[in-house]
Amino acid sequence: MKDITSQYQNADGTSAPLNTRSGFVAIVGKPNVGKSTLLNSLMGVKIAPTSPRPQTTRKGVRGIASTDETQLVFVDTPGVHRPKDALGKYMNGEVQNALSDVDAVIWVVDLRHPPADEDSMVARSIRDLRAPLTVVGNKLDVAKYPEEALRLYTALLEGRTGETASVMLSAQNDVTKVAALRESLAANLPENPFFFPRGAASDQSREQWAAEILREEAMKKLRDELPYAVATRVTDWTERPDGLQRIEAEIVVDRQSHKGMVIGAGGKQLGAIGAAARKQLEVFLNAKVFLGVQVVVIPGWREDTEALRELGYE
Ligand SMILES: Nc1nc2c(ncn2[C@@H]2O[C@H](COP(=O)(O)OP(=O)(O)OP(=O)(O)O)[C@@H](O)[C@H]2O)c(=O)[nH]1
Repeated sequence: MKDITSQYQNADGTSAPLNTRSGFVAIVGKPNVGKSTLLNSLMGVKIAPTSPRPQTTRKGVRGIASTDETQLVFVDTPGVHRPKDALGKYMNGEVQNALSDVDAVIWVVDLRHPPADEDSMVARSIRDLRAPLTVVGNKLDVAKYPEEALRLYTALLEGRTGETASVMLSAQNDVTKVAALRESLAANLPENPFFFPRGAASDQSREQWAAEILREEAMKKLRDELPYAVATRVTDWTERPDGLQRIEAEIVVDRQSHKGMVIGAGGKQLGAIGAAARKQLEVFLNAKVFLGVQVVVIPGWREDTEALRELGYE
């Protein structure tokens, strides 16, 4: 995930002030310990349904928390949010793969109970990761012996060499402690340009999100040629059984003459825009992507309320 930083400026097209920190954070833990609740609290708003709606990004990003200088990108870990097959996934190492790429890991445990087998499995899957790990002892508000419980959980990490911290809190109620956790995570992120525009949320559909990535790439490449911003939309998204994501998208211009500029001589410009967008999508979706991009002319789309609505500008 990290290698794209060398190729990109900030996602909003501005160049990166060198003091920004940005990175990917995974929240793991057995079912029902409060992962979604913690994510919602970390975000400060309710954004993560316990089971994501089908149109939201299934793999990839669950939430983004940005300040002026930092951007925490909370990512999904296959298996971790699906109670039923979670155990199998931990066992076969898929989780491990997904986690090998992140900049920080949060392990949520339930302080009301001592560790169970599932907790030991989670512990095994994260013990050897190099990324800094924070053990969050959750449900402090209703735990009888929180310190003892936390000690038993951290003991499962014995032998771990990576940086490890722990905190006890109530993801539901401890606004201050959750804020402190967010700040400490952000402060420890690597120095990176932002991966997403500052205002990006995570409750947009995956289609809107992908269209936005395409639009940013188009704007970067067309900045000197086109006198105005283009619009983009995803018209079709199919996931093939082999995992390939087939995405059809459009770049919308309002004059025939602009269409040529976007396409470029021999289709070169459009090819470069598509390739750059595809690369980003592949990194974030962690899957092979086919991205087909058409340029369409909608005369006067910027004045046309109907067209604007259709393009997602309301
Ligand atoms: N008392 C108390 N309950 C909490 C706290 N945090 C979460 N819960 C409750 O614990 C239950 C599980 O919370 P979730 O956030 O859905 O847990 P999860 O780990 O995301 O669950 P899965 O999606 O099944 O993996 C819910 O009923 C929450 O309301 C807390 O700090 N205190």
